[in-house]
Amino acid sequence: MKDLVFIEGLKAQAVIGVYDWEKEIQQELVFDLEMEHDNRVPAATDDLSKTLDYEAISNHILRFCAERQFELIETLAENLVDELIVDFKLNAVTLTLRKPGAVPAARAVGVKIHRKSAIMY
Ligand SMILES: Nc1nc2c(c(=O)[nH]1)N=C([C@H](O)[C@@H](O)CO)CN2
Repeated sequence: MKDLVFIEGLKAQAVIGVYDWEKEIQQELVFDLEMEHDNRVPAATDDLSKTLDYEAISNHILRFCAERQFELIETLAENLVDELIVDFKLNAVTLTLRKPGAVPAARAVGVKIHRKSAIMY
């Protein structure tokens, strides 16, 4: 099994949705990310610069949601993952994105994507 760095339950506010009323409000999105990384290298050096900094990545996601606007959560997920792969040199990432308020009768709705970088870092 490959090592991971993960982020679970990251809550962000975003203007997101297909309907006109959704373009006027902020809604909550919840992000879970699993990012492949060989954790032996940072463990051997005790060096933050050798790992995937989950704090920096979380802040990047919060900023992305504050600055960008989409209709579908699929579009947000794809654009965000494209950016994270380049900016943080991710080899592979699985993103689960939930929109908790969207279907009150459901425990959760959302999308899950797994993407690999064209370049292996
Ligand atoms: N697969 C998706 N289905 C739906 C989405 C979406 O982004 N992806 N969005 C909506 C509406 O914006 C909804 O969330 C409003 O409550 C409906 N279905």
